[in-house]
Amino acid sequence: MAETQLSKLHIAMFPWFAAGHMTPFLHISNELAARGHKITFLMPSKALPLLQNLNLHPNLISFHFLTVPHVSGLPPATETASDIPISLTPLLASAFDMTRPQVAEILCSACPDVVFYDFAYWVPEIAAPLRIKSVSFTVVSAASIAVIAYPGRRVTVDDPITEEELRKPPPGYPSSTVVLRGCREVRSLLFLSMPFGEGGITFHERLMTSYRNSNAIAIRTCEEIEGNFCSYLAKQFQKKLLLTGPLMAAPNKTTTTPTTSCLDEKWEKWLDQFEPKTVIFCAFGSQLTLEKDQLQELVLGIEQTRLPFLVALKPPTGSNSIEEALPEGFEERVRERGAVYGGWVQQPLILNHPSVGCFVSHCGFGSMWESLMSEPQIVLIPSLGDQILNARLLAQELQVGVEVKREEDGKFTSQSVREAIESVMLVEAAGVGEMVKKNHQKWNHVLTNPGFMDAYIHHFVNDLQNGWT
Ligand SMILES: O=c1ccn([C@@H]2O[C@H](COP(=O)(O)OP(=O)(O)O[C@H]3O[C@H](CO)[C@@H](O)[C@H](O)[C@H]3O)[C@@H](O)[C@H]2O)c(=O)[nH]1
Repeated sequence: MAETQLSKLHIAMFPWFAAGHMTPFLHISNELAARGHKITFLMPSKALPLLQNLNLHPNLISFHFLTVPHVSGLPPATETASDIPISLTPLLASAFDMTRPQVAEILCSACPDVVFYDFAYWVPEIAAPLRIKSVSFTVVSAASIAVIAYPGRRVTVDDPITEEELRKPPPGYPSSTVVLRGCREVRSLLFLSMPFGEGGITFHERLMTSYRNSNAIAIRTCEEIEGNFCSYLAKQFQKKLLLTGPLMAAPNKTTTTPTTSCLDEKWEKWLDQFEPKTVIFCAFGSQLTLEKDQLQELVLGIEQTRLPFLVALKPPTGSNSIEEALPEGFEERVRERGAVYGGWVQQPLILNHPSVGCFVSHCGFGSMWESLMSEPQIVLIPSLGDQILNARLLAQELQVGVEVKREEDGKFTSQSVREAIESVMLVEAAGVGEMVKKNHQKWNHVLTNPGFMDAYIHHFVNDLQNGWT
């Protein structure tokens, strides 16, 4: 599709220091650079190994390293969310805020046309006097912002958001299925009232200020799947919404952007030994650490399906390695057909390996798109607030996957894991499995249709070039 012939843009990117944020910021950078726009990408140097292979246009995308100040309570040399347990992220947010003078200096000297940011709610204060437009780029679903979209409500430590408020979505919220249920799920959003960063600003206030003070809100989503939530947000914030589309390309299928690399030989060979669409792949993103008993229930449930599997998860709380936390005798029992790995694997490439037939996912937003845009059947075990809403979007609204049942106490059991996987993988359990497969294929076809992503990026760039009010 021909781009409007306007001058090329220079865009600065400043994502929160977490893989789930930096990665989609780099994906949009790649799409923009593929169309000739120049990118200045601000990040901590420790993120380089994660990002450098994903940079498909090093001639146009330049990385600028920020020094992450030490904050008392953080382990030495902490730079990204992957370096710490989730409980320490408010301290990392303080370190993130303390990079403000460095960010100001780079914006002042690089003088981009636009700056994209997410958690750095203070960016518009730096950018506006420099006549740089600010775009608040949301890398979580529109639904998960819509459910807390109270632009006028100042949530402070002294006036926290209550369970009562969270139990019902805001007036006019456009869905009755993409909602939180029960106390445990509602409580998963109480972190919104926690101080998150310098000056004791709460997480909710940080987000609302980000949206309020931006020139536009960009979201990594598409009308076809989240149109109702996007219209709702545009109305709530009285802002222009720019949609990037899903961004994550299934290898070799969707966009003009070339793909990154090949699957590691070790996993390629390991997966090659199994029949097509039989292997269960399980990964829970970059942040989530399970409790040891939940890790054990998970792997036992997977074992009970008798299918081959590859589980790639962080070691659980209190364990130095994932191996030491496995149930007794587990490794011997599954040696021939199961691999459990405590490190990082190339998830998008694994999902596209012909042997993989089922993806057991925490439904982080990145994984949500990757699951929709690949073929394996989808089984969901969400934990955090936005993951729960993403899972409802897939399991209830689109009906493309199944969610693992949890007990009253919020825990899942090996039995519930096994049942959910079998409901989509066993031929004899045809009902649900066939239904979600058909729906998934329909959406997969829409999202991976050649031109779908290109059309989104085309409109997105046009909006950036001439859509400002
Ligand atoms: O071994 C692994 C594990 C993950 N990934 C990739 O890492 C990304 C993970 O992103 P996501 O699925 O969004 O999960 P999180 O890292 O958990 O993401 C955080 O950020 C998301 C927003 O992007 C939120 O939706 C989540 O709740 C939050 O935990 C995905 O692209 C995965 O393909 C790998 O390549 N290899």
